[in-house]
Parts: sequence; structure tokens; C-alpha cells
Amino acid sequence: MTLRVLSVASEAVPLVKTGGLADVAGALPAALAPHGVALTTILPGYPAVVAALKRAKAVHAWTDLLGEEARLLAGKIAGHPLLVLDAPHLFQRDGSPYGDAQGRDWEDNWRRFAAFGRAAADVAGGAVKGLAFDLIHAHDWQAGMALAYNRFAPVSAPLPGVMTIHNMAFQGYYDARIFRGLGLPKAAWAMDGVESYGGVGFLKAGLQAADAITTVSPSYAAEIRLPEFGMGLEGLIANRGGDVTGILNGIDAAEWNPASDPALARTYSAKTLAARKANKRALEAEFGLTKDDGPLFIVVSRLTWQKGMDVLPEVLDHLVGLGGRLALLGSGDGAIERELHRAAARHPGRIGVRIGYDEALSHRMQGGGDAILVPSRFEPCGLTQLYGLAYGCVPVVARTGGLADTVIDANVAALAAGVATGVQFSGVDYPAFAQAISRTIALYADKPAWKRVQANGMAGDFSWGPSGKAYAALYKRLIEARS
Ligand SMILES: Nc1ncnc2c1ncn2[C@@H]1O[C@H](COP(=O)(O)OP(=O)(O)O[C@H]2O[C@H](CO)[C@@H](O)[C@H](O)[C@H]2O)[C@@H](O)[C@H]1O
Repeated sequence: MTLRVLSVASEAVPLVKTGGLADVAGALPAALAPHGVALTTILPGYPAVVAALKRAKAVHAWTDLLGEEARLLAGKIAGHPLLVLDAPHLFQRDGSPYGDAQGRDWEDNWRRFAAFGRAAADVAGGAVKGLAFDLIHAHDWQAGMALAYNRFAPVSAPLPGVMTIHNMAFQGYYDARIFRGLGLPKAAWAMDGVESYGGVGFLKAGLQAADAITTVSPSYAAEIRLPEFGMGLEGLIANRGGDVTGILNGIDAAEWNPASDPALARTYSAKTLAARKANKRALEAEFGLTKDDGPLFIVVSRLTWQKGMDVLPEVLDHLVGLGGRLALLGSGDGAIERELHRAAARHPGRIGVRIGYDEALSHRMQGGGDAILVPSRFEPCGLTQLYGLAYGCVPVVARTGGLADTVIDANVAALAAGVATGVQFSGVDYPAFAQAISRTIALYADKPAWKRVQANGMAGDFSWGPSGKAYAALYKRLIEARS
């Protein structure tokens, strides 16, 4: 029997992406199809999403979705079923999905994502003729309210629900005054409901309403029980004990495969690593870097504290001093951007900085860089190190969360056993990070060892196979427990 699951997400490739959540939400339908799960994705109707749905059919209309009219459009995303909440007063805006062009969050985000949650709960509960579901899978705080409505104000018998945490740092926390606007019964205003530290917490509401909680790596699932990583919700996570598991993200091999990637100057495989040189030369030219055979580091990241990007500028003199170069693509914190520009000005031809978001360039960087730096303070899973592994761009990562789970440090024992895939370091500060860069540059100088580390990474299985199976088994267990 096919299981019918509604995946509730605020972004999904190829239609809308601000970060890793979009990669995962976009990959899940194909990952689950082989395991007897038909996954339908529901997205907010941002301009790009509605524009992509050519001749979409409206399959439902609300006259009063939290006080306004809205429609539900049906279409396809990468060949899989897609539903879109078309509510122009909430989602037809310039800027990003969450804020204006200056990066300020929309003031009515609570209303936007409460309406999205209400709509998703209605759809999952059978409000739309011809659509029926067995389970709701909600991703991050933007989808948390879908599970809260399903629990406290369902349109039919509540469905089982899974809440996946892609990043505990974003919780959708609002003033208590918004509670009245949510249209929930009074009973929802409780510590085990939507109340969170005196306000309303969308992620917390989802976690409390979920039958199972997952996050995107086993290590992060353990870390969020601690105050350092739990961001105030560690008590809840610890209490839910056995309901909390970590399922590692995979990567979409159709998008991220160096043997067929159309973004690359030269495609290659582990057997033809020498072909990477053409990509390296192209990358040097693109970033205005000197052409040489020394190590070329790359960074593709949001420029934030989470990602350790405030420490990066501090280690760049050291990196260049040892003969390294850096090509960086990212955007975020203005102070970090300024420090990076300063470092680039100090080291012309050695450091190239590109502020912005550019998907194709991120592929070219993985295909031409020698090593990717990922010094995150916390990292639920992390995708750029996985892309690095698949592309022979050796990851240099902080030992935390999914980074700890996916990279094997090139210590003496791992090198001797021939299993190393990258470099790990503990503690995101100058001494640890600088030492990791020194180790990487020394390893790079040992050509046979370096090639082995590249090839080991490329031989790894980062497909969605095992994780697709794990999600399907979880859905099945929860659905069976209800029937
Ligand atoms: N300037 C730029 N130009 C082009 N592409 C850029 C870019 N900046 C970032 N990217 C891309 O955006 C994605 C970032 O994904 P990550 O998983 O590394 O982090 P993020 O914090 O967004 O995701 C959160 O959710 C994911 C999914 O579960 C978790 O892996 C992660 O740990 C968690 O923090 C990657 O595909 C990367 O290539």
C-alpha cells in the first residue's frame, strides 16, 4: 500500500531556495518514491513559485483563511505532486521568502506562516476533494503550525505528524499577543502547546504536536539535548527522549555529480582526477587569482556566526602565508563581508571574494577547488561538505553535528588505514582553525596521500538511499500506530 504524505516546507529546489532546507525538501519526493511513499509537497505561493506553475489548476478556495481569501494551486515539482498556497496578500512580494530586499524580516511573518500551516492542516485533513493523506511531515518553524492546527483544530481526525529540525537556531518566536490571531482554541495556550517562554513558538508548537521528531544527523540529535545547542528547547528535546532521531541528509546525484555536471569546464571522476586542473584554472581566472599549483581553498556559505565565518578572516594571513589561496562565495553579515574584502585587498591575487548567491558558481567551485572550509560552530547536517566529498574538494570541517558524522579526519591512523576523507578540528577559534589549515596544506604537499583522500571521499555513498528508507520506515510505524 502506498503511503500518502504531505511534506510542508517553506522552500524547495528547483523553485525557491535560500539554504539547505530547499535542497532537502526538493530531494525527498524522489528519495521516498522507491520505498512506497507518495510525497506531495506544499509550498507558499511566492512570485517565483506561482510563475513557475504554468496553467496551474485551482483545486480549492478558502473564503476565510485566517480572515482572508486564498486558493490552492496544483502542479508538479521535478515530476512530483506540488500544491501551492496562492495568497497574494501574504506571499506576492519582492525580496526573499522571509524578508525584504534589505534583509529585514517581514513583520507579518507569523501571519504568513500561520496561514500556511492552517492551509496545510486543512489539505492534509481532507478539506480538498480528491486529496487524502496519511501523515504530515513538517520542516522547520515555518511549517510547525501545520502540526499544531492538525492537533488542536483539525478538520477531521488528526493525522500522525513528523517534525524535522533543519536548524534549531530559527524558532519562529512571537509575542503572546499574536495568539488571538491564530484562531486556535484556548487549550493550545499551554506549555505543552504553542506557548514558549511567554510568547508563541512556531517550532516549539510543531515539536510538541509531533509524534516523532527528526533532525538531520545523529550527532546533532544528541547535541540538541544540551543547552549549548538546544537554544532553549533542550528540555523539550530531552523529555521527548526516544521520539527524537537523526536521519542524515543525502545529496541529489542528478544535481551534484562531477561526471555529468553541466556547470563544469571539465567533467571528471575519481579515475580522472587530473581533469580537475582545467576547472581549477577556470576558477582562478574567475576570481582574479594567480595561477599556480598550490592549494586553492574555497568557501560557499552564508556569512554568519553559525558558520564560523567571523573567524575566517582571522586565519587568512596564515593561509596565504603558507602558500594557500581562497575563493569565497557567500552573503550575510555586513561586518564579516567587510573583513573579507579587507583580507582580499591585503592579498591581491591570493584571495577572491564574491558576495552574492550563485548556484552555478557554487558547482564550479566544488569542481575546481582543492579543499572546502566549513568551520561551523554548529551544523545540523551540512551539505557543502557532502558536495565537497563527492567532487574531490577535500572538506576541512569543525567537529560538530553532521560535519562530525560525514568526514573522516586524516589523522595518522586513518591515513594508515587508507580511510581518511578530510580534515576535522575541534573548537572554532584561531589556533584550532589555523592548525587545521596547516595540516591540510601539509597533506596537499604529499600528492599520493592527497589523491587517496580525494578518492576516498568520492567513493562514499551520499545518496538518499539509506535515509529515504529510514524516513519511510518512520512514517510506516507512526501510521500503523494510529490504525
Ligand atoms: N552564496 C551562495 N551561493 C550559492 N549557493 C549557496 C550560497 N550559500 C550557500 N549556498 C548553498 O546553500 C546550501 C546550504 O546548505 P547547508 O546545509 O550547508 O546549510 P543551511 O544552514 O542553509 O541549512 C540548514 O539545513 C540543512 C538541510 O537540512 C542542513 O544541512 C544544515 O546543517 C542546516 O544549517 C548548499 O546547497 C550551498 O551550496
